Amino acid sequence: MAAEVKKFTRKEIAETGKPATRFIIHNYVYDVSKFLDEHPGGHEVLVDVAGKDASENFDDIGHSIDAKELMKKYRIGELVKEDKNSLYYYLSIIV
Ligand code: HEM
Repeated sequence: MAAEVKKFTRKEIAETGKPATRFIIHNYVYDVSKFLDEHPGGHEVLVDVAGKDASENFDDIGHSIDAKELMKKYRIGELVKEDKNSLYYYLSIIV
């Protein structure tokens, strides 16, 4: 059986985003607390989006494939189905 993936609601992330620096990107939840000082874009931008859905912020930068690989290290779970953005949901099942 596949390992259980932890599920979060948007409300939970909004309430507990700080000080742990958790946010949502493309329906996945990340905790970048241990990445703040290493982020090439600086820690400030990450702290600013704590508790939020940072998908658009992340896409606007045009992050590299390497950055997308690196993200996996900080992924702690995903949103419950009801809270998923359907655009990213469909993309995740077709690509
Ligand atoms: C787990 C999430 C993230 C990871 C692993 C990550 C990783 C990286 C990496 C490796 C770079 C260097 C450039 C590249 O390879 O594309 C970068 C640059 C940058 N990132 Fe992130 N990033 C994350 C989230 C974010 C978020 C949420 C924002 C905005 C709110 C952001 C804003 C930036 C900015 C402004 C730069 C600098 C771009 C430049 O200097 O041209 N990043 N990030």
